[in-house]
Amino acid sequence: MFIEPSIGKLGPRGKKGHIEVICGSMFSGKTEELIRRLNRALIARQKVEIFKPTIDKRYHEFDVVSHNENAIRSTPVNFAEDIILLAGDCDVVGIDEVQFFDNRIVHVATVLANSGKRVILAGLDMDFEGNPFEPMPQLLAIAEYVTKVHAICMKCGDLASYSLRLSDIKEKVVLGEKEAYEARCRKCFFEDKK
Ligand SMILES: Nc1ncnc2c1ncn2[C@@H]1O[C@H](COP(=O)(O)OP(=O)(O)O)[C@@H](O)[C@H]1O
Ligand SMILES: Cc1cn([C@H]2C[C@H](O)[C@@H](COP(=O)(O)O)O2)c(=O)[nH]c1=O
Ligand SMILES: [Zn+2]
Repeated sequence: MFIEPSIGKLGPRGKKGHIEVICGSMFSGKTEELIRRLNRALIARQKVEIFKPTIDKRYHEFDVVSHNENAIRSTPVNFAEDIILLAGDCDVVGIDEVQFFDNRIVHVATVLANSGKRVILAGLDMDFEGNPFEPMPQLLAIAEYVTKVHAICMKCGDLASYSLRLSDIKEKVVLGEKEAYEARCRKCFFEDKK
């Protein structure tokens, strides 16, 4: 389990920000882990702001919701830059489904962390073809703390790092849940990938 390096303690030279990334396949618990960290920050009476890209309205327009229906209030944004303004003077910024932002999210995360905020980003590290999902590679590179979580392979029960798309659609962005994707281990993913 991820242990917070500190919960908002002021160092000798003031507040020091940092970036945490939670990555993995679909159903691996990224959103649950994000919600867990944000709830703990709220318990510590920190000011928390949560964002998600407008595109992701699968469960709820304003909540970040996990597959097992844990939820936390969030602000949907169209562009990564919106987050800088909307974050205001908060201590902690959480962002879910970060793979749906363009590469400007890398700059945004850097600006927020450099201004003293704890920035927690959650998203897919690979797309349905098993290729890195931009901008996640850049975010992984600039993060101080990286957590890769795993789902359970729906074919063999092993740990899963891949998201198998069940249809033949080739566009990169296709929203969906269990009807459209299955978590798979490496072997079972490459056996059945279309
Ligand atoms: N194949 C699977 N492996 C693990 N958990 C699964 C699977 N399918 C459904 N789940 C459920 O999904 C939850 C994780 O959901 P969530 O945090 O939204 O994942 P992610 O954000 O990574 O897609 C698990 O706690 C479990 O209840
Ligand atoms: C692999 C893959 C996924 N998507 C979509 C499908 C879902 O709507 C989200 C991922 O949600 P989760 O919280 O991680 O379960 O992304 C996509 O558009 N393209 C892909 O290649
Ligand atoms: Zn498998």
